[in-house]
Amino acid sequence: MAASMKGKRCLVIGGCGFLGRHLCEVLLEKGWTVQVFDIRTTFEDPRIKFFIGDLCKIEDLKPALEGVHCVFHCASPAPLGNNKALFYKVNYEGTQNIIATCKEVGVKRLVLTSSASVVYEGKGIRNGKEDELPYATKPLDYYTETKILQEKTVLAANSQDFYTVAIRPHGIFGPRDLQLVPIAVDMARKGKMKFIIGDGKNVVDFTYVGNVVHGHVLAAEHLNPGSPVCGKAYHITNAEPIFFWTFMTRLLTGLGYPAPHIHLPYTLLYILALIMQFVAWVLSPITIISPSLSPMKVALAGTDHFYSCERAKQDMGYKPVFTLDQGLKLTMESYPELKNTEPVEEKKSQ
Ligand SMILES: NC(=O)C1=CN([C@@H]2O[C@H](COP(=O)(O)OP(=O)(O)OC[C@H]3O[C@@H](n4cnc5c(N)ncnc54)[C@H](OP(=O)(O)O)[C@@H]3O)[C@@H](O)[C@H]2O)C=CC1
Ligand SMILES: CC(C)CCC[C@@H](C)[C@H]1CC[C@H]2C3=C(CC[C@]12C)[C@@]1(C)CCC(=O)C[C@@H]1CC3
Repeated sequence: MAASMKGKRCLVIGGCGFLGRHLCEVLLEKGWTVQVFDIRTTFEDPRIKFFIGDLCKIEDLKPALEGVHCVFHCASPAPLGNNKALFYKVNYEGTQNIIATCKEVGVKRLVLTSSASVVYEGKGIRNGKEDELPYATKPLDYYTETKILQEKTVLAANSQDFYTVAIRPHGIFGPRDLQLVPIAVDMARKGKMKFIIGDGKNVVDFTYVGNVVHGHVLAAEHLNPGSPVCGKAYHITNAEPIFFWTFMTRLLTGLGYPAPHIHLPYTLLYILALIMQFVAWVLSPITIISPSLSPMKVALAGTDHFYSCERAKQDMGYKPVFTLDQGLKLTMESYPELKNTEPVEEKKSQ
């Protein structure tokens, strides 16, 4: 049964990031009292109390967690990075700190932003359900490896007097994202988005940020003793699977860039990405190289990965509140600076 949260105090850890800030906006609209904990501030809002600190430090977390009804944990280092030690410290040890501090100060509810990628290891997933998919045993990157450790830790901490839930979004896009749209546009500007990896028919989920926020709010409202959501993970997507390359084409052409049109074999690119990853690793003591193709990116761009939201529908009444069309429109309108103003050459698909 969903509880009213009007006037309840929550803490959004990572609230200055892309998802966290959207979450704060909706929580405020719904009447919550919102506090933010983040390593930096990116915006100001007189309705929000900001705590600046590092979640790896219990002494930083403690004052922010005092008197809080529910914690939303959506902080993480940027997923496409390659710093194993940082991922481990922030995503795994930092989350252990959050749990320990919650227990110490008497916070009873924790909503974790996990990721659908915790079950993805490069092999196709079609309409994947939470109870049918095991955690990836060979995750493709350190980010995923530590998101698995993080989710397991949070769900295992669920108990009679501490209620936890994990939301697993997939491919989040929307205004102010610094990843999906800006990276795709940067690649397009460098001429690297002419290529389609594989046959272009791989079906995936992309999720508008407003739907991810909606999933988090529902989870918090249902996180009460005896509720089926306690101790469980939930896929949250737009529930509108789409060809990866159709989505990219809509995004890029909508912003004035040419559509990807030259097909390259998946296996060739995957091997190339493995070689580049190896070279970057060998040279890492001397210099830091970030290849634009990683095995994870190639796999995400060339395989199926879409998930069922049935469990979230059953247990918390989840239904997307924005369609893919609405999300794409809102997203493209929000990035005037990413629009291409150069004339675009017409290309035939190959
Ligand atoms: N974007 C996506 O497609 C998906 C994201 N997710 C998950 O959603 C969550 C939010 O992602 P998103 O909003 O895109 O990420 P952002 O990077 O925009 O936001 C994360 C915020 O956490 C902050 N942060 C990082 N380390 C610490 C720390 N040690 N202490 C306090 N704050 C810290 C970041 O600061 P700084 O920027 O300075 O590092 C940033 O402000 C993450 O948990 C991510 O794993 C899940 C599925 C898909
Ligand atoms: C190889 C190129 C064609 C890829 C360009 C687009 C990518 C920048 C994005 C497409 C799918 C995205 C995605 C993520 C990051 C950005 C993309 C790779 C995540 C890895 C972010 C963190 C997660 O938890 C899972 C996401 C899956 C989709």
